[in-house]
Amino acid sequence: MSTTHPSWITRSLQSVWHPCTQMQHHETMPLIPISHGRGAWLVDTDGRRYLDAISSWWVNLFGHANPRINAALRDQLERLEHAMLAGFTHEPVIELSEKLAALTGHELGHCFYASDGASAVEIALKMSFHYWRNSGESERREFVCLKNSYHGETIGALAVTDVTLFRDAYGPLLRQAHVAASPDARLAQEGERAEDVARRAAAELDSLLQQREGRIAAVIVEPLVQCAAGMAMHDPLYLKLVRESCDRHRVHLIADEIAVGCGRTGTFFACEQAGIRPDFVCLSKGISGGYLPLSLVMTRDAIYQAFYDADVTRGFLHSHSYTGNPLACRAALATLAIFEEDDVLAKNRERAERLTQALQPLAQHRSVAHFRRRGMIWAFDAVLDDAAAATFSRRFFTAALEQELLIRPIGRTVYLMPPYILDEEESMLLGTRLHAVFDKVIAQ
Ligand SMILES: C[S@@+](CC[C@H](N)C(=O)[O-])C[C@H]1O[C@@H](n2cnc3c(N)ncnc32)[C@H](O)[C@@H]1O
Ligand SMILES: Cc1ncc(COP(=O)(O)O)c(C=O)c1O
Ligand SMILES: C[C@H](N)C(=O)CCCCCC(=O)O
Repeated sequence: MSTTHPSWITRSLQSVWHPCTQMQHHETMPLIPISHGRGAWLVDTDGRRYLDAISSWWVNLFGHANPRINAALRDQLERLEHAMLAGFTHEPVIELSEKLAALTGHELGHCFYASDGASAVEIALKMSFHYWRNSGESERREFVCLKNSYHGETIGALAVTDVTLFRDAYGPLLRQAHVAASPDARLAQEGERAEDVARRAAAELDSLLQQREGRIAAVIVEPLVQCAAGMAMHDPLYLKLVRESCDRHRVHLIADEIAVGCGRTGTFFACEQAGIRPDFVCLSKGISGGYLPLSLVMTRDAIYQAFYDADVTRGFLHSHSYTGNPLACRAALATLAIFEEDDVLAKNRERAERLTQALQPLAQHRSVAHFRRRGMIWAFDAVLDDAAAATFSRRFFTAALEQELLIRPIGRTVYLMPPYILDEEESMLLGTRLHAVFDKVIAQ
């Protein structure tokens, strides 16, 4: 624990309610006072460094204190920190919207902005329902999510989330969604491949859409990787088959790319790997490079036109105070510029190969199961009895800090989602030390 700033820790525990945390755990778990960040490293007030191997909850792409993003924000600070987007506009939000539309081949556009991921999910759900209402099909008011889905912690997003840990306490507040089978490749039975699991799950979804013909507004999926479920990965074939089902049954497809978008799975949008375009895409986290809260929903022009009317009540009147914040948009523009100028997706293929090699000894560990990777996401499951699994993530998190690693397992799943900047030395350090941490914790 920090020796130079014990007061920060005491004051934080007295005045800050930390997220996704049972606060009593901090009676035994460290709370780390972070002084600053540089590149892939965070530094605490005692000068101890931590390699940010999960990009500070899946948001950081090009390192902490990135000079190019810093410069863009410094410039924007001298121009316009914020102006309301109702009745007004500004260059950063226009330029960002145009660039994002271009990344979808202009099939999706009209970006609607918010600040956090859950709000973008709420926007997509509301837009889908309201589209059907404006189109004379107001009986389409049901949603389908996947088993173990995660779409955020607000009441609407939680209603399409299927993680017991986050959902159960609020059950009485939530509208019931249909939960369809997950295409998680780990569900493959003897002799099956990931494609077989995908086909089986897609067939079950198609049956559900048939049973509820005319009642479903949208299906919402996390394409390729269900991250908060523990990095459950599925074959792109699933997305292709779901797109075909949604077309057959005239149901919207919402792709929640909040965690997997922005190159995380190897392509800018995860859906590209299935050769499909959803009806709505939700983006957040990495879109601002990990600097500022920014989320957005992109949709088809035909959907936008269904709200375009003289009647105000047919308009999409949703709003948030900081919609389209210029600082966050500038951070996002600088982030997109880095993708273009540094050929990031191609270089990530080399970075991914390097880290995968560094992880090979660990992948062969007798207590490691389902070692897997998609793009810049690595994960594996610890083979543990239930008693050990109950405290594994907390024990691992603490032991990793001692090895200068910020890693926060989900249940018994250890995963890496590092920034797109690790050099050879950092990759080797991460691979070697992660193995040492795993050996220590599995032996406890
Ligand atoms: C409930 S909070 C508690 C965090 C606090 N640092 C602690 O460990 O007490 C977050 C923990 O819940 C667990 N968790 C999060 N998502 C989960 C999921 N989908 N399934 C199982 N466990 C999950 C993770 O192990 C994570 O460390
Ligand atoms: C797939 C997905 N959707 C939505 C969210 C919610 O985003 P936020 O935490 O910014 O509300 C998350 C957060 O991890 C996520 O992984
Ligand atoms: C920040 C976002 N709302 C979020 O909770 C991430 C999903 C949960 C991850 C599991 C954990 O790290 O504890």
